[in-house]
Amino acid sequence: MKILVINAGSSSLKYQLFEMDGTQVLCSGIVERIGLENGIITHKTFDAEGNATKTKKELPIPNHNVGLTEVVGLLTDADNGVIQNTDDIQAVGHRVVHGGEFFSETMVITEEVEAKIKECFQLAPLHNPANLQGIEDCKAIFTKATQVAVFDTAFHQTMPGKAFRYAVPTELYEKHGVRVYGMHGTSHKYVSKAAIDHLGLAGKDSKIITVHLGNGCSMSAVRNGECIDTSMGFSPLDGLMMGTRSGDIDPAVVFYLMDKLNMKSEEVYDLLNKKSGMLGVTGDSDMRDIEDRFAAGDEVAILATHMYTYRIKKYIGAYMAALNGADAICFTAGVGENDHGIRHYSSIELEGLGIELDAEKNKNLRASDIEEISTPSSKVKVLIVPTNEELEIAQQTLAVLN
Ligand SMILES: Nc1ncnc2c1ncn2[C@@H]1O[C@H](COP(=O)(O)OP(=O)(O)O)[C@@H](O)[C@H]1O
Ligand SMILES: CC(=O)OP(=O)(O)O
Ligand SMILES: [Mg+2]
Repeated sequence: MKILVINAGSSSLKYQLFEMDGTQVLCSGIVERIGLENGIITHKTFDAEGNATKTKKELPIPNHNVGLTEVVGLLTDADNGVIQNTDDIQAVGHRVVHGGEFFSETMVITEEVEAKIKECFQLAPLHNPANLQGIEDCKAIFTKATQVAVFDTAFHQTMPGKAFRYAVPTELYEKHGVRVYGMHGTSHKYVSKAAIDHLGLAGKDSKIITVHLGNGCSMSAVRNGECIDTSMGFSPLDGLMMGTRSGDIDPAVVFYLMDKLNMKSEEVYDLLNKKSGMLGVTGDSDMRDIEDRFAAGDEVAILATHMYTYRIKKYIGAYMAALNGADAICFTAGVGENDHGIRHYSSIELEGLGIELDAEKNKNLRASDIEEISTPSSKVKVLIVPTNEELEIAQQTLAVLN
């Protein structure tokens, strides 16, 4: 069975096509810079041995619909395509960031499901509208396929009330859904499961801390495979410092900006979502640029790196308290898998908590699979666990179809 996975972000669209009789990847790719002048599509096809052939295309991609049409062109291309026509796809699995309290599991998409995704627009304005657009487009293109939604928030629905409630009047929760939801759940689930298997803890009491560091960043405390706490909150703005998002901030700052600087609520929202985080402090949002500046001794980049990693350390401490210890801390996603400097400053000087990083291993290991980067005597293992949200979505899509 061929399952296409679509991960529509605010300015990008990632995709993978799986032959799910096993879990063979037929092709994968990313459409970037949607809405800007110079869009980029990077497309990879794989042969049966997993060898990749890469093609790159630069063109304006004004919206997700144009992006998806380009992807369909690549999938069905007469010379290099991986399917003959769009009817070959039996299911499309969509990443949907916010499912509110409506969804704790993967759903076949119906009109009712779409209406609920729409109700969550305000909770994730950068993500949910793009996710729904992707669903609409795929319904029109892949007319024979079952459309399935996999929610970022679903994995976090196991959190207890003491973790997901805010200390605001109860009515705001009961009538307006004001609570912690958490995001990146598909990644936290995949990574914690992979770590549990790697450590031989399946079926045993296990305590895992997952650290997802991409453009958006979040951490989760996972007890026996279930999420008990997470750092993103009502929306993807909360918690860790990110590429362009502030993460945790005193809400009084919002009112100060509105009252003293006459900013409108949407301007403050934009400032905290798109102009803050690493970008706000350094002028750069891509960790590779900040890493280069750090290496050159740039004081601003050094400060920002310590701000970013100090907050990760504080969450490690908090989640070790929530879990009463930890078997492993798992770094994942673009930054977590690739940036040894960020991993270093996030996990050194934590010997008091039983965490001993092996600095050489951390620096030298390239993770294409799970790698241990703690010392043999470290009570808490430190791992690099490459995430695979698309595979997790494909597996969950297959499971609901069966
Ligand atoms: N080799 C690398 N070293 C440091 N950072 C990297 C490297 N490769 C990617 N990144 C970082 O990963 C981020 C993107 O991660 P990713 O998980 O793809 O994010 P998202 O899914 O949120 O778009 C980029 O912003 C970049 O800073
Ligand atoms: C929820 C979220 O922040 O997603 P991303 O990291 O893809 O922006
Ligand atoms: Mg991501």
